[in-house]
Amino acid sequence: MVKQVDVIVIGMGVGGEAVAESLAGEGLSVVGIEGRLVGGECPYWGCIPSKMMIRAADLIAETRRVDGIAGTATVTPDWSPVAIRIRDEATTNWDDAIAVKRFTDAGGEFVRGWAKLTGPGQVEVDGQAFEADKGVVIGTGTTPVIPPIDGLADTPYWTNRDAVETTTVPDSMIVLGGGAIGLELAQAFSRFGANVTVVEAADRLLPPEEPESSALARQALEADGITVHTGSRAERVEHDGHTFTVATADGKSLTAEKLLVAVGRRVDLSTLGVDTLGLDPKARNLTVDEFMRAGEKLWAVGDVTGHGAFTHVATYQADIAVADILGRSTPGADYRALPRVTFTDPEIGAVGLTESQAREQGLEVATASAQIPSTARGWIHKAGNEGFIKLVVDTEREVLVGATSAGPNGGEVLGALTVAVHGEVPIGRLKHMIYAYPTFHRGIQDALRELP
Ligand SMILES: Cc1cc2nc3c(=O)[nH]c(=O)nc-3n(C[C@H](O)[C@H](O)[C@H](O)COP(=O)(O)OP(=O)(O)OC[C@H]3O[C@@H](n4cnc5c(N)ncnc54)[C@H](O)[C@@H]3O)c2cc1C
Ligand SMILES: NC(=O)c1ccc[n+]([C@@H]2O[C@H](COP(=O)([O-])OP(=O)(O)OC[C@H]3O[C@@H](n4cnc5c(N)ncnc54)[C@H](O)[C@@H]3O)[C@@H](O)[C@H]2O)c1
Repeated sequence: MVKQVDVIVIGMGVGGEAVAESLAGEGLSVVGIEGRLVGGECPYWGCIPSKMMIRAADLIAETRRVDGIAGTATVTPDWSPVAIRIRDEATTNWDDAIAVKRFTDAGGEFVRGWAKLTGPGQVEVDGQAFEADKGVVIGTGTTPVIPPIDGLADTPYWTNRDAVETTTVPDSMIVLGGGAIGLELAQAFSRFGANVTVVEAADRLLPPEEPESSALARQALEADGITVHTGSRAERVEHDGHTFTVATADGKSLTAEKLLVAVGRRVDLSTLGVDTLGLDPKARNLTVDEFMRAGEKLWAVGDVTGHGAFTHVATYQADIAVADILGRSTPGADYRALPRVTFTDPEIGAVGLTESQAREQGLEVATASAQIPSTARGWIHKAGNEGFIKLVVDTEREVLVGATSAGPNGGEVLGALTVAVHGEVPIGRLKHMIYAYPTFHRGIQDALRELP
């Protein structure tokens, strides 16, 4: 028998959970279907546990900066409080009972299983059939890319999930991929004593970001004792029962106890039944319009849409999809001021376009920057003050179209720059406002002074 409801949500990760809970709270009959854990990657294997690891690792690094500023300090790193915190506080031992209850308390119906579209508004999960009057929302996220490297598939390599679940720190670790996941986890494990090597195929770390960000990330990792190989592609992987050996195309042979694969994420539409709606199951993502509509009676939110694999994108899109489904007017999605922060120490935050992206778009571009150690607050801060602020200006419109804020609290300083890009605040207004002294964000004013 087919159960008739208002809305079906497939994938109750960050985006799907937000949509399902809001619509149920509005009194719609909503079925939420999740194959793993309600909440998705972010709370169980992503943002939250990784940031707990980073918070602990940063405390260790700060302690090491005491000498010469505040006396002397020694620190004995211990992973067990981190592992316990991830188990007890972040994930309740990877149990989603609280999240399921939150949804059902809001009036939703929860089904555990792997769902498939069978037609417009139609979904099947483990032999149960549902039909949605209003529509289906897809929030199925991504999975780690496992590249077709000779030998890799047969080895016990780690993904972010193993790294988050580990109760011990390996003696040594090779990290494949110098993106956000690779760098954040490389630095955290290194600060807890692992001997870490990062292997990045591109010629610099964090390739989509400013080259200055790549250089800073490399300098910070190397200062932590991490070995960084860029322009280096793994060609063959072996595991002898104890040790990984990675042979790279440029002739290196690297060995370590663990191998973390962090070379990106992929959307898999092949088993979702999107072909029943005339969509391509081999597509790289589900294409959505500005209101998150992906097809007939179909909306999509989060990583699956390909607009940036970030929790803040998933929740932003969820709000728009909810309004659209409810027939309420809402501004459509606008990604001009998309912020992202790599939570290394120093934090590397960026919003909008990089300089090269702005030039590729044909804009008349001017840039300006300030070095954090030369700002008043950076100079006071001393040890651990590395970083910079870079502004990317569209000189025709005299507004910021992008910016990078790297340094201590770089992600927080990014807030002001995000408002400036999003609000298209004229450069003249930014120049003639008051910046609290001596804050890190006052570095924005130092950079603005470089502009004519
Ligand atoms: C290590 C790591 C650190 C990260 N750190 C940050 C960070 O600091 N800040 C940030 O903004 N982002 C971060 N991210 C990214 C963030 O986790 C994702 O962008 C976010 O989880 C995307 O949400 P989503 O709802 O699109 O997908 P997901 O959270 O991936 O949820 C999708 C859900 O759908 C379920 N599902 C899939 N197919 C089906 C099906 N057919 N039927 C039923 N259920 C299905 C899955 O089981 C999953 O639970 C991090 C990611 C990782 C891996
Ligand atoms: N702080 C955050 O907001 C945060 C943290 C972690 C993850 N995320 C999200 O998750 C996404 C995925 O993270 P990620 O780090 O896995 O992907 P990524 O795409 O950001 O980085 C992957 C890196 O691996 C490199 N690479 C690809 N193939 C390779 C190979 N065979 N050998 C060596 N290097 C190779 C790429 O050049 C790239 O630099 C991010 O893009 C981001 O959207 C966000």
